[in-house]
Amino acid sequence: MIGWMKVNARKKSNSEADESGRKSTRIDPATGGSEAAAPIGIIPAGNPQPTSMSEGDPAIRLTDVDYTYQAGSPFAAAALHDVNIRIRKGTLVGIAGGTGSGKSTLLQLLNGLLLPTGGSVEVLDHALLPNMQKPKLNTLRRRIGLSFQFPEQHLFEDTVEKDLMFGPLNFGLAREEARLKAVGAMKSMGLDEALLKRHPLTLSGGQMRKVAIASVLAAGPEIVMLDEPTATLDSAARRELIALLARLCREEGRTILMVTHRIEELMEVADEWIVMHEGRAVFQGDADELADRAEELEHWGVAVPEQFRCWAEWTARLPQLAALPLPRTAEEMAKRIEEAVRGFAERESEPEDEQQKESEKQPNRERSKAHA
Ligand SMILES: Nc1ncnc2c1ncn2[C@@H]1O[C@H](COP(=O)(O)OP(=O)(O)OP(=O)(O)O)[C@@H](O)[C@H]1O
Repeated sequence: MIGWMKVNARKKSNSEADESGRKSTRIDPATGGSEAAAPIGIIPAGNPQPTSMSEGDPAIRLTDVDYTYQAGSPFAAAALHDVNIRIRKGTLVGIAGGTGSGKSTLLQLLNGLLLPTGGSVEVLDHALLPNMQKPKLNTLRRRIGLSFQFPEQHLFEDTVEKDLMFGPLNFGLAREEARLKAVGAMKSMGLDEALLKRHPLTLSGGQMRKVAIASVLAAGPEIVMLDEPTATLDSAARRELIALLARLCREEGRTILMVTHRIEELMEVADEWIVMHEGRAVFQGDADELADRAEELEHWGVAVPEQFRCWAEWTARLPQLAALPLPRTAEEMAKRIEEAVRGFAERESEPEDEQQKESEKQPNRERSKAHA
């Protein structure tokens, strides 16, 4: 058992609308929305109330959010408690947490499939509040796409093309425009256009997953949320999918939220992490901050990434590594360790008076690093 330590010395820094939409009703493949629309409001421009977003360029803000399934009935089941989250536009965010911790409920609140039973959910310039009157939901769902845990939940038609055109047509586009959107979404997911004529159920698992995501992308959402998209994929398909998602974020400027049980698969590309535990957002921060909380991950029901363990072992052996940020890839980690070992070996071979001079310089370097 590794004795956990701080792996680095950096900053330290935290009315149900449609219950059945997730698994049983016809889900809009472009948006992840079910036919039973949740009521939603749009914050008017210049709205002075505290719900207007102002810090940086936030895409999502949850303030003191609670969610209880079947609230007020004898079957009430509390799923989220007092959740406070901020997500900036154009970031790629990993969401981790044990089974039943509230990850899927969280995603469904963000696209209006569910309404909070307490607190407020702000997504782009839309506000979702408990017991709202019912205005239109289409605008929100066009901008925020949700890819469900099982691709089959998106695929209902007899051709891939029809499935991909469903959302754009639903949002009022003409057939030809909708077809172009479908083709564009296929390209974004690295899929061959020839697949458009295939029956979705004849695709491989990996192709089906990508088509399901393409059906969300066809509507052109600014925020793309994915519920465990890699769950059924082999490691090569997982890597390929993650690279595609990173491209959607970096090159197309979309905000990506991805639920995963494997932190390591997203480590290289995630800007930020949220950890859910027993319905609470117990962590939000970057990978370095998450590594600092590695000891708590197991308690939160999340497997500790091998990368954290390995880096912790090496920083214990070579303390100069502890000042560096957590490497995001195995290659980067190997390079850092190699450099540190080489530096250590060179120092060992220096005459003693040189070593003395070197160690006298060290505090100055640390100081200048801190200033930088
Ligand atoms: N339709 C529902 N009715 C009642 N309770 C529900 C419903 N859906 C989810 N829950 C409960 O809400 C809590 C959060 O569930 P949720 O599906 O959001 O968790 P999760 O983190 O996505 O889990 P998993 O990783 O297993 O998919 C759980 O206790 C779950 O049993």
